[in-house]
Amino acid sequence: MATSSEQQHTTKALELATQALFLSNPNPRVGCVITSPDGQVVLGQGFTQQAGGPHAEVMALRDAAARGNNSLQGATAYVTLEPCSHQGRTGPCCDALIGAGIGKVVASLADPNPLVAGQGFARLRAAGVEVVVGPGATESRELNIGFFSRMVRGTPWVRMKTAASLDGTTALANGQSQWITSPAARADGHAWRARACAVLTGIGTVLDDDPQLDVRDVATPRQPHLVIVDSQLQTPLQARLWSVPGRSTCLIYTAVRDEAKKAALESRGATVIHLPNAQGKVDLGAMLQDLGRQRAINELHVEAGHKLNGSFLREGLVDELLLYQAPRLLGPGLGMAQTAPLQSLADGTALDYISVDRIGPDLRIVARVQGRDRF
Ligand SMILES: NC(=O)C1=CN([C@@H]2O[C@H](COP(=O)(O)OP(=O)(O)OC[C@H]3O[C@@H](n4cnc5c(N)ncnc54)[C@H](OP(=O)(O)O)[C@@H]3O)[C@@H](O)[C@H]2O)C=CC1
Ligand SMILES: Nc1c(N[C@@H]2O[C@H](COP(=O)(O)O)[C@@H](O)[C@H]2O)[nH]c(=O)[nH]c1=O
Repeated sequence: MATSSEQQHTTKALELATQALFLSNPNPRVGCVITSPDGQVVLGQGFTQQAGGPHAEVMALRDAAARGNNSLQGATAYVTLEPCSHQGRTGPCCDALIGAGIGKVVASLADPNPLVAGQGFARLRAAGVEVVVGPGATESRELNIGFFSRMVRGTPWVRMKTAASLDGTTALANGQSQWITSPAARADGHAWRARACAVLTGIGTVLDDDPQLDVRDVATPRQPHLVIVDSQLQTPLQARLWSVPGRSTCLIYTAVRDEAKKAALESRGATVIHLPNAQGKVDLGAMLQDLGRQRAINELHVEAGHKLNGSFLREGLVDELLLYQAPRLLGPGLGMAQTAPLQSLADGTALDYISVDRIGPDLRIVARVQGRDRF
């Protein structure tokens, strides 16, 4: 049972971790608070920086030094994930904490990476540091659901976003869809793009909308990667998606081997990956494995049309829905997802509502496919 002081410092560490939401990908969002041994004084605090930059613990140690708190002997570090014990792009945080004289570490969770899980705690304990694990575990895992998904399942957390009228239409039969939802809801959608490692769409949407699929309506330190599902390599060489400042990576998954088209797209900076399925389309399951294992994608933000959405749902690849609903009826048109008619109500996809919010005049619903977060 955490004391109220432990809870207070853990809450603060979680708040700090949230500040890494758009920043630390593909590293986890972690916060750290260092207090005096009696918990009365906060000596330093920090959160994970961009990949390759300092982790939360190092930021908190630096903050303590900047505040003139040079002796941390016996101090307590509250950290929302197990401190690392391995040499990655930065040095091991455990060694930094031990070297600074930290006497106790209160960590929310063990690192989900099976290659390193528990090693940080073992190293701290071996150096005589008291380790408590647990406070803030649920919140920290939720904040890092994509990182946990990639580490445990090997695939990203798949969040499918759609913007529809109240009667579920995402585009008119003639393809018109801009705009169904309000500027406020679209800006909110950009914030969800910003927290994802990658935004994914289908070639149908690329050809119909000439979209940018970047983050423009909220401030962000980095652009998510773009992923296009394009069996026949029809992505145009002239399109708005190529001129997004700061976007480093465009991955195009295809079902054809066409070296000329591939070279042309690669000359625009794309990486073309050949992953066909038996129907001559892109193998979406294999693509998710590739995105998780080879490209370090934690959260995948799917913003596609009804055909690709239908395939994702039919194949059971969706974890969460992010649905914006405008207070408007549009009648028949393209729905959220093209799926085959069911024979029984029991065959429907069961969801849990996570949140329902009003964004400007629209509704935002976050719903989770039942059982998908149990990994
Ligand atoms: N309101 C909203 O939230 C949104 C609306 N839209 C609207 O949707 C419309 C476009 O919809 P749609 O044509 O369905 O576009 P999609 O973005 O769903 O792309 C569909 C295409 O993806 C390709 N594809 C490759 N592999 C697969 C696979 N395994 N399963 C399914 N498709 C695959 C197919 O083309 P190929 O075989 O050539 O590769 C298919 O035609 C536009 O009008 C757009 O404005 C789009 C996004 C969001
Ligand atoms: N029509 C529609 C959306 N459509 C989505 O936004 C994409 C355009 O993105 P961008 O080019 O970056 O502005 C488009 O291709 C489709 O995926 N989104 C919404 O929030 N509300 C809307 O009403």
